[in-house]
Order: sequence, then C-alpha cells, then structure tokens
Amino acid sequence: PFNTTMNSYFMDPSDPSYEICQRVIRDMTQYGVCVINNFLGKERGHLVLNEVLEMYRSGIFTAGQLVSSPGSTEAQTIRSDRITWIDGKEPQCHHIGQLISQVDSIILKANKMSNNGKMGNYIINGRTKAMVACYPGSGSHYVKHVDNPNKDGRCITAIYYLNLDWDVKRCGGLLRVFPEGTNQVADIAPIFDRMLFFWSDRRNPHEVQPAYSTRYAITLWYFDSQEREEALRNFSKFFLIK
Ligand SMILES: O=C(O)CCC(=O)Nc1cc2ccccc2cn1
Ligand SMILES: [Mn+2]
Repeated sequence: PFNTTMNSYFMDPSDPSYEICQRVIRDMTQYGVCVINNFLGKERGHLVLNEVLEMYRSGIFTAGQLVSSPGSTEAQTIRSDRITWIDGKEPQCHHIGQLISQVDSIILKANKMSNNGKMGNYIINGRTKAMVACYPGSGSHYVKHVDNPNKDGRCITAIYYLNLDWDVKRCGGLLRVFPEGTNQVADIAPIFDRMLFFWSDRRNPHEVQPAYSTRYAITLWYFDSQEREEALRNFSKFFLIK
C-alpha cells in the first residue's frame, strides 16, 4: 500500500515538492515505510549510477563486515556487501552530492511540515555520511537485522537504489522488511531510481535476500536530535578525559 507509483521527477533541490513531503509524512506515520519511484528521473538517476560505477571500478569499496578474526568466512555469513562512506563533496561525486541534498531537503521539510513540527515525534537535525554499498552478486546477502536496535540516535533509514532492469525472479536481492506488530512483510525490489524510507529502530527488522546480479544502493541515516545527544552522552562516559 505504501508503494507509491507517483512520478516525482527531479525537483528543485532547494524546495522539494509539497506532495512528496506529504506522502513521506503520511506513509511514515501510517506504515513506517515509504517508497518513492522515479525519485530523480531517468537522466539524473543515470548520472548518479555512473558515479557509483566509477567509484566501484576504482576499487575504493571495502568488505562490508570487518570481523575480529581477519580472513574468516564469518563475514560471508553475516553480510557480504562492499561499502564505502562519502560525504558527497568529493570531486567525482557531484551527482551523488545532489542526490544527498535532495533527500536532506525532503526529510527536513517533511519534518517541519508534519504536525507539531515532528515526524514520528522526532526532531531531525543531522545525518550520517552516505554509505555506498554493492552486493557483488554471487549470492551476496544481508541477514535479518535492525539498523538501530539500541537508541544510537538514528531514526530514519533512507536508501536510494540504482539497479537497472532488476528482475527479482532472476536477480534476487529483494529487501524484505518485517514491520513490527504485523505478520505482513514488505518486499521491496531494489529497482533503479527508487527511494525508500523507513524507521531505523526495532519497528523495521529487514534482510537482503541473496543477490545474483551486482546490486548497488546508497544509504543515509538521519538523526533525531534528542536521541543522538543522549547516545553521545552515554558513549562519552567510556572516554574519561583525565
Ligand atoms: O540494501 C538494502 O536494501 C538494505 C541493506 C541494509 O540493511 N544495509 C545495512 C548496512 C549497514 C552497515 C553498517 C551498519 C548497519 C547496517 C545496516 N543495514
Ligand atoms: Mn539495514
């Protein structure tokens, strides 16, 4: 039901369209998940994809899961994506940077527009860097997990998919979300130019099923100001400054 079919061609980055923000607020409030297709439009979507392909070719991606015993095959059992973190200001990431600011403006505008200026009772004031991930496609997957199980401050997961002609029957790589409190699952194909938002906490355990083609995605996590501040306060007590 939350799988929107609206076309939201690339909007003016400084002022995302009102209806997109309304859609995000409605779906996040009702389902905790929101899918927007044709997020950037074909042309800009391809420009972002080309930058990601170029990065992957340059070999800056690292194995997703750093395990204690290096070289163990354990990484393959938890997740086998290859990732790299960027802030979008790197010279060869201009269009990825534009995507990031487009998502920023939608999230921040939706947060302001939602009732009492909070969306899901959060006040969003920051985010992580962008994590560019690639599943190499030899059955690579990600076991069921929660992004933020212990209140580290992240409240919204935003994932932009880049995979042309993706056919789940042939390529696998389905993102399956298990929304808390219902036995309904949400199956989301990682198709080109699709934007996905979901609450990062225990409401949305999810897994990536084995992928048999190379599968690219760019993820941002948005912080709730209060939860983040609390997390940093708790975290800092581990570093007693003499
Ligand atoms: O690509 C998708 O459809 C989602 C994949 C996914 O869940 N990725 C992911 C990646 C993560 C990397 C570091 C820490 C937590 C993480 C949680 N989730
Ligand atoms: Mn995840």
